[in-house]
Amino acid sequence: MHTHNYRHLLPQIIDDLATQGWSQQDNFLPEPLTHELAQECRARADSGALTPAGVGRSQAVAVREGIRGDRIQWLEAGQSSACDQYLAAMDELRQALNQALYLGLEDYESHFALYPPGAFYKKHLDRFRDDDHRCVSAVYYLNSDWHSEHGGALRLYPHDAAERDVLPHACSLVLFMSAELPHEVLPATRERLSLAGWFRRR
Ligand SMILES: O=C(O)CCC(=O)C(=O)O
Ligand SMILES: [Fe+2]
Repeated sequence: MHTHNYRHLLPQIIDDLATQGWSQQDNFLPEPLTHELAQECRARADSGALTPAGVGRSQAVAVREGIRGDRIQWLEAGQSSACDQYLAAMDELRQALNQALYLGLEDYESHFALYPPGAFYKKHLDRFRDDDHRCVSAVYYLNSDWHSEHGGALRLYPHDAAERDVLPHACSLVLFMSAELPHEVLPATRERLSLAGWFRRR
């Protein structure tokens, strides 16, 4: 296992979330593992396993390409070593957040996402009106050699600070409080791969 570079980042993540409600880490997991996750995302896309994402929960889910244009597939444990290493790291993060911030996070749900060129996700909150279980959002990016002219930034809208753009560079993790931080995905000129996930309370 080479998944240990995130451990020393946990105190900073906790401090960021407590003080500003979001955190950006540019080197969360090792590059080889991140590359494996990108390969897996692409393989799933090539086999047709990624399907257009919906908006809302359960029966209310509707596919609305005018709101979001990504294709997704939910992760399950035991599908691949790379996914399991990612899930193990996120579970350690979950426990660290619970110990330091008493959030009572009980599980983590996550999906691969692929935004084709030109796709976007309009400004939104991750906590749906009919589902208040999502507490902390986490997006891990899988894109090598991303440059600002490719677009595709995640734009965060903090209440008390200027908006902030995060490019979807491989190995970058962004975390934020799901109910509090509006955000959007800007269109890109190339395919944009990520793992989006949510720490949840019961
Ligand atoms: O991919 C991103 O940067 C954010 C995705 C997002 O906001 C979501 O899936 O809810
Ligand atoms: Fe979101």
